[in-house]
Amino acid sequence: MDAFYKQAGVILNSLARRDGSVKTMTIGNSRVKPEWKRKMYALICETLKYSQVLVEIINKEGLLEKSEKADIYTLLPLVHDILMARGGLQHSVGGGGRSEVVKLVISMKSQLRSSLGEIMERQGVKAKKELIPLHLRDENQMHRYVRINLAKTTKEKVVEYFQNEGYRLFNSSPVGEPKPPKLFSKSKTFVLDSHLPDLLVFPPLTDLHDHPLYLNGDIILQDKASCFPAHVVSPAPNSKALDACAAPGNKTSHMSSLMGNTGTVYAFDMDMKRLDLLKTLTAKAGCTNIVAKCQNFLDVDPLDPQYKDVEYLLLDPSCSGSGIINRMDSLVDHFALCVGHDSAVKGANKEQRLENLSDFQVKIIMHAMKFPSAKRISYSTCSIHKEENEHVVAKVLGQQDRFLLAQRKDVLPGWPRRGLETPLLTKEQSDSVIRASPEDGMNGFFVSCFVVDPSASPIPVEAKDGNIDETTSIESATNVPDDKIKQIRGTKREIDSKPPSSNASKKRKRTKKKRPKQITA
Ligand SMILES: C[S@@+](CC[C@H](N)C(=O)[O-])C[C@H]1O[C@@H](n2cnc3c(N)ncnc32)[C@H](O)[C@@H]1O
Repeated sequence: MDAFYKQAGVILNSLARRDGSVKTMTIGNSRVKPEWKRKMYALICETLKYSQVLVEIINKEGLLEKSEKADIYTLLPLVHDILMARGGLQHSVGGGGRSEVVKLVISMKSQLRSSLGEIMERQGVKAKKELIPLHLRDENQMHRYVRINLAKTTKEKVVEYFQNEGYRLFNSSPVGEPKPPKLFSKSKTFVLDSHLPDLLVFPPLTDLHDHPLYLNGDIILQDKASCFPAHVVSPAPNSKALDACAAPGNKTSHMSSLMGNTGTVYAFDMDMKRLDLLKTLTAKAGCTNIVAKCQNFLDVDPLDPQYKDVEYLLLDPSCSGSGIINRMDSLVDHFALCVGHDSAVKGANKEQRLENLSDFQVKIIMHAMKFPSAKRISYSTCSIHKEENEHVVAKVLGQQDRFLLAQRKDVLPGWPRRGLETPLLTKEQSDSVIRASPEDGMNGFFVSCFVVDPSASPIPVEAKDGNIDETTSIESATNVPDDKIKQIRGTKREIDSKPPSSNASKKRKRTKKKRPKQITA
């Protein structure tokens, strides 16, 4: 028994130092005996959840002072089990006898219990699980979203399959509501998503990883927010689309699904391993219209004839990932704070990192805009920072004139959470981009959509052969050096540090033509 708890203490210590994840340190840890793994995983998770109150009890009872050999990490799992576990200490788990520490904790059982009772009384709670902070409770986990893979099946077939299995279909929430209805927290229930037609929503603890429809690729388990970009870019059947930073390919296969597996989706990623995963996952999803290439998107020549008809581009480049809610990470963060081991990234580092990411994100968008037939480009991140979202959009609007922001009515108009206000964008522009937040029951996310201005006058440029190409805009000619572009255009382009009064109004001055502020695709 002692060896089991000792090992739990070592794992907690490593977690506080952020040496790995809960799963890798328990289930995936070769030093944990196979027969202990599940128990170890459960003990660690539960200890993390209750860490605040356990630390308080250990301190109050002076356990650290009373035991010379034990540190906080060794004591925590023991105190957890003696107070919180239904069966108390796990005597049946083999491995060594009773050490001094175990004996001490057992001998102090009644004091520890009365300490717990006092805390519960002080906090006014009746059940122990109410001591777990709200955001770490099981029932507050995010909903499970199931995307129907239209490349292989239909919504009707999938709904019928679940109903035949005994799942009950509830009414969806009204369109203006970001969260599914409350009533549906019961197991074996689901609703049709009220914003995305190819999405089903299941209660938080539903696990469909072994479900036959998941195993055969008819459904994809994908967070709702991550399903927004493909809907926003909305590639037409039989068209040519491109996913610039595609792996592991959830959004690529989503575009393929919306195209009914017709046309072509070019999928780029510069990471070979991740691209291999994309190939495996999109093959499982039955997508036969995807051409996957291991290439830096910034090195792809937009004027290569094979991409001349690419109209839809989905850009989901690397970002800080600050919107991703990982419950296990939250548990560890909470635990590290409780044991006084906070290793948060310092402000200056963070700012520099965001600046680097934002520069890269702008480059990716500007490069996508060079594709001669591009007419609709979505840009998304799973970040909550303005620097990677609204500010990137503002910089791009300030650096070129060929693309405008699509209007709200063309960017999931029924989705209520829109962009954050910033002096760099007009109100209308902020309203035409979308955000998702953990408050909506999903990861933090941002999506914007650029559409080509149909009235942008074609600007003559030197094509590869040295002839003047009247049909290609200046931005599409990647072989034209930047200084040449400036010379031909006669304008100097800078990142706007001031709010663009309106992208379109700048353009009106140039073309002396009246046009709407934003363009409908
Ligand atoms: C946020 S992930 C994309 C997730 C993907 N869209 C999905 O939904 O499954 C960003 C990806 O961009 C790739 N990447 C980063 N820079 C790139 C570049 N310059 N060209 C191509 N891929 C790039 C990374 O390797 C990573 O796989």
